[in-house]
Amino acid sequence: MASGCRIGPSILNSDLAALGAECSRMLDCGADYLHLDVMDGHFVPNITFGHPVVESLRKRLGQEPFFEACSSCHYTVGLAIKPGTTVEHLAPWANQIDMALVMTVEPGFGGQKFMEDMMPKVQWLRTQFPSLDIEVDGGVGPDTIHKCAEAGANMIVSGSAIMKSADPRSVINLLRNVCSEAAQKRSLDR
Ligand SMILES: O=C(CO)[C@H](O)[C@H](O)COP(=O)(O)O
Ligand SMILES: [Fe+2]
Repeated sequence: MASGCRIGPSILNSDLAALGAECSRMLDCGADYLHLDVMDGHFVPNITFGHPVVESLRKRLGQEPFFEACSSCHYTVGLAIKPGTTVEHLAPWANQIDMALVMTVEPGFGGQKFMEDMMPKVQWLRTQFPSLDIEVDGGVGPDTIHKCAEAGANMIVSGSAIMKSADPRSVINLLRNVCSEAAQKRSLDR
């Protein structure tokens, strides 16, 4: 099985004027890693922040928090597919990467509707590559986590659902619990 269920809050919809504090708040609430959406206005229709901001966050938060996907290696490689890209495009690389990210919205903005029709991609990857870290990103929260978990995702990016909650810690715990239960069930079924 992939390396455990982990929750990475996306800080895209946080108070970007207080990004350092928002990241610390998420880590204090139990985030396993931080999902930083670097957008340059070319690949996606939005501009967020670039390497200098990520570097500043690293300085502020220290070496401990993961900004990437893997807990066991210094360099990690993830491949992401947008909704319009078929999973067959990613498949040839799946044995060489640390993580596959299946986007569950068109990348660009937080707060969009979860695309359930991306779940067959996750299911297929989980069946073919049982130990691959599979991440989902976009519209994931308490209402949609069951679909992601059942399909086989083990890395959960969640933005608005966590950021806008009055109790982010509970949301993070709920997402992790649902994901872990589904993973446990899968391993028993095998
Ligand atoms: O990559 C993204 C958008 O392109 C964000 O990570 C994603 O949308 C998370 O926010 P939300 O959970 O609100 O959808
Ligand atoms: Fe993202």
